[in-house]
Amino acid sequence: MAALTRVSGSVGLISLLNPPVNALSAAVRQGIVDTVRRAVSDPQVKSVVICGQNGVFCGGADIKEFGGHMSGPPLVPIFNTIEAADKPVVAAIEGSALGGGLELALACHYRITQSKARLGLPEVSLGLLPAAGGTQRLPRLIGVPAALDLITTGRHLTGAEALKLGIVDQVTDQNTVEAAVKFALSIVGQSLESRRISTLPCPCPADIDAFFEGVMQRVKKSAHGAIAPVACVQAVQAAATLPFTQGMQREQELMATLFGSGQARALQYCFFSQRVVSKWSSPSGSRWDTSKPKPVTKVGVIGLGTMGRGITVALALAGLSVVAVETQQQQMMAAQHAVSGMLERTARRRGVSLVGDQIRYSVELEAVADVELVIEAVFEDMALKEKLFKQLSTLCKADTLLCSNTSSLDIDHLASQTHSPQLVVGMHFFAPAHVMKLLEVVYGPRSAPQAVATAMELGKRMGKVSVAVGNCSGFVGNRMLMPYVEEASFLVEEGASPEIVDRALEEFGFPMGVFRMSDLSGLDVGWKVRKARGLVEPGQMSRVRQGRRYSPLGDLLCEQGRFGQKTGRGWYLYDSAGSREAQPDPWLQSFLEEYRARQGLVSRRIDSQEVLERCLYALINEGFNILQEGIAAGPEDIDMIYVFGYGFPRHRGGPMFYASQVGLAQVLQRLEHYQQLHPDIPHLRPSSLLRRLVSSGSPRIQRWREIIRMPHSSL
Ligand SMILES: CC(C)(COP(=O)(O)OP(=O)(O)OC[C@H]1O[C@@H](n2cnc3c(N)ncnc32)[C@H](O)[C@@H]1OP(=O)(O)O)[C@@H](O)C(=O)NCCC(=O)NCCSC(=O)/C=C/CCCCCCCCCCCCC(=O)O
Repeated sequence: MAALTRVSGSVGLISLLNPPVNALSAAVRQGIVDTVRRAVSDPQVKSVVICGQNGVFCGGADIKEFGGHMSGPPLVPIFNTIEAADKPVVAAIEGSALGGGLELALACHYRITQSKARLGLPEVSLGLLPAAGGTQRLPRLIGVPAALDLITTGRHLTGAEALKLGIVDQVTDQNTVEAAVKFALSIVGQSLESRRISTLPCPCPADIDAFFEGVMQRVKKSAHGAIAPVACVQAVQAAATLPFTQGMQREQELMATLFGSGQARALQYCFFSQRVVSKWSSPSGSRWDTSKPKPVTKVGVIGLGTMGRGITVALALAGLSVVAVETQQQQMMAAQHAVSGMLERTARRRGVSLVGDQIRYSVELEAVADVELVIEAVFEDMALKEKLFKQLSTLCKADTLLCSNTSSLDIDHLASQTHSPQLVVGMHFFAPAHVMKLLEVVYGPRSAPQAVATAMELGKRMGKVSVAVGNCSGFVGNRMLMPYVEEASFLVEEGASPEIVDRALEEFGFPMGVFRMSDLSGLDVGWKVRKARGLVEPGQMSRVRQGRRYSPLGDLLCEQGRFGQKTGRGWYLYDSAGSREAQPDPWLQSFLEEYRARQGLVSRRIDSQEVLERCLYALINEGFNILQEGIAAGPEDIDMIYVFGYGFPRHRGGPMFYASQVGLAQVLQRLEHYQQLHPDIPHLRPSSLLRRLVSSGSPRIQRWREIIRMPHSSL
């Protein structure tokens, strides 16, 4: 799994051979041990270059090995041997040097990289830390603050950025291995003393204790309960305060606490799930590997409200030509101004040149006549969308894909308004559309495989995590959100305050609880949806609607003009309209007391366990219904939707993974308990798939797809 050849007379070239990313599997590690030993002992070899096969240096430790029994030689002694070699060793970095891959490069005496290569220590995003010396060598090489930034965020650098930081010695746009071999020839005989990073002092900020205290506070705040970032800070602190050998010991101890943790399992599940969802399939049998996307260069966006503007920006940033249509002249001018601002800010942040010139604005719908794909982003009004799809079907080219950004309306119904229903799919973006990573691609029963493949591919080009889902009210994300939000309101009726509910969810790891989120997005959004569903009865307090329990609290607040942050009051009070600082509102407290009294509800103490169980298990239960109906192909699809679109803490793996960790039998038992107490809440009735999984012995989440597909009796 590693090969040694001699090139240019005296350079030992070691190639890692483990496609696709040359991960450091047991066989590769053994290969490195063997080839390094041979190269070092061969008198004809004067210097060594390490590279990876097929244009990729090394994607790091083999993550697949982490789940099982680890065997083979460990990395730390291998890297120490490389660093201690008395012949110069040069890393030739192409493609990626990530995690253990970069740690391997740091053990080498010199590093030469392709300018576009990606370098980084992303272990934190897998719930780990760079435990093959990364936390000890990187701070010694580039200083504590820069190393902390890379290790606690896991962000990738380009080769050019790595040069600026001093991680690499040379960047090349030519053949990297050839450049490294040439370099290796030129340094034979030079002293290696200053090239062994472990022997260097660690450049530290002046008041080191105060510095680390500040860093720890910041990291804990943004970690939302994740433990790996905290351990990363502790490991770097060891580099700053201890000799190398003791620092390495501390690194190993900290790694041991992370390695078997539930958070590491959840984050590694997320890594693989992100890749699983790109390999989509639908119940009709169409699949990612048999459906070829149609090439798309020019896209029309219709409706330039908040969503349309974000979508336009995201398309332009992905290098596509955009025809942006808004029929209201004034709204068009405002949108043009806003889009330019968003592009300017993004270009500045990314350090790239502006990309606005490929956007053409128009007030005429006919402007999209020659595009290959249209994304409709007008108001959530079925009549308006029906009319638009009819028009588009006539004026666009016969093979133009017509996509809707609707967040809940029936894609199949929209398709039925067109001449070619097979060319219609949903592309449900999340606000702000140029920032949020999630895209739900919604296929209807008539959507052609090519239409789904094209929307998935376009999402990928836009840097999104695209998840293909079936058509139902709310699709996957918003459908599951309904029971979650409803449970929160029921808990407030029963005695909780918005603060109690939000605190429990935020301690669980959500960046925002349900009520703060509702205040941010606007209470009127849900009000409109409930009105459209015929649930709102103005001025009425009845708590049973359409035959099931209903909480009119949100409607009553909207009737008072309390729409959340934008009006300065909602579930919380704000200093002024638009302010973000949520304060408990004494008015709301009295309002709730009066409401409960009028409803004959006796307020009771509600603890965070009940909040979590009722909100999360209701959401998870709907997830099982969605899986059972085939709306999502597997639990990974649901989990990625929730992690990338709804702020579900990544270190918990997503709702379905979380359920698997809690134990399916436990989730079932608690749902049964709550359903007995609240028989008028249908979403607490356990899903039959959940029951089926429990009676199949609660298999590992990776096996759920098999059980879902198994024929079963509905009895
Ligand atoms: C950027 C990439 C490298 C490439 O991206 P792209 O080209 O888009 O390709 P992908 O689709 O992402 O990937 C292609 C396929 O390759 C698979 N893949 C990728 N990387 C890995 C990997 N590292 N391991 C395994 N497989 C990998 C991927 O799944 C795809 O497969 P498929 O086609 O879908 O089947 C990109 O892939 C990427 O970013 N990769 C991950 C990079 C990364 O995160 N690297 C860090 C890995 S962790 C690490 O390196 C840690 C090092 C520290 C030392 C570890 C020591 C461990 C043992 C210590 C034990 C101590 C505990 C003691 C406990 C006790 O005492 O009990």
